[in-house]
Amino acid sequence: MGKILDGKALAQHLGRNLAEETNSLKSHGINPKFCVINIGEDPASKVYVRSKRKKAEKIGIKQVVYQLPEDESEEDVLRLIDRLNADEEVAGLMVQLPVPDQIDVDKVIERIDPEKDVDGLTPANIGRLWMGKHFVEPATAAGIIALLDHYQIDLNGKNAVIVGRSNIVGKPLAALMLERNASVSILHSHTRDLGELTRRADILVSAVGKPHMIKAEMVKEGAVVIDVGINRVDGQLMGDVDFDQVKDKASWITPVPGGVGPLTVEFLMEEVIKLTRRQHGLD
Ligand SMILES: Nc1nc2c(c(=O)[nH]1)N[C@@H](CN(C=O)c1ccc(C(=O)N[C@@H](CCC(=O)O)C(=O)O)cc1)CN2
Repeated sequence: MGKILDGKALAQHLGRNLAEETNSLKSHGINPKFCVINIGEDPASKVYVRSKRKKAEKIGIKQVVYQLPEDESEEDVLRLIDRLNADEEVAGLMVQLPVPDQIDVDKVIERIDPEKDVDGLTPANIGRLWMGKHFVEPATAAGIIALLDHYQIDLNGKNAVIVGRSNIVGKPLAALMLERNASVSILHSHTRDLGELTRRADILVSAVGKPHMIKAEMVKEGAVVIDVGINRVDGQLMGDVDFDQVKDKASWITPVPGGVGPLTVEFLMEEVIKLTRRQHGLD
């Protein structure tokens, strides 16, 4: 069986360092604060917002959640973002995704001040990411890179294949992997012969949200397999990767739960601290 990439343990370890950094900021009169805007009643989003609150409390970051109704108008969301952009106490803000259909997600994200864009999803910050000149990184992508670094898995010259082209995972992860000199392919729903391409991967990442889509025959012997999928099926969490099949072929593999997910929360906190430091001219 492949060895486990334990995101939960790494997130706990990194969280302790971050708590020390937060304490040091507080001793200089700086209190990191960030805001989460959650629109609607998506049960998974509520779980994630709660886990961020817990993590923020542990680290000593102040988190304020704006829970808005399912039928909230786009205009009201934009007004709230304007208010938080202008609030000097707020170091970072994010809109929990997905948002209800009446809200244009691109318009709402674009309204966030790039200096407070804790998700790194504004057009300005995505541009900086692709230029290799970023000051903030999308949390899931940053977490995956940290996980590979922690287990000393080198990306240089490797074939990295990412299944999924979302703005929050697939695309930013491709940019960060390119920075580490991997040869990166992004596959998606229109890709022909998906299995043929995934079998070429030294590092295979799946971020599509299709339970157990990645089967053993799609994986090269000895590949590193990163599962970003969190699918709820009959009350159970399932990744995109059929773990029981793939574990014996992979050299390293992430579990679901306990793999990439906890690192997403951890790295959101890291980004809050980074933005706080930047706003106080500490970097
Ligand atoms: N604006 C954003 N929206 C969303 C993001 C994001 O980065 N920015 N990512 C996900 C949700 N997410 C954080 O927001 C998130 C996902 C997963 C986890 C996590 O800890 N997962 C656990 C399982 C927990 C469970 O579902 O019971 C695990 O994998 O072990 C935390 C946060 C989409 N939206």
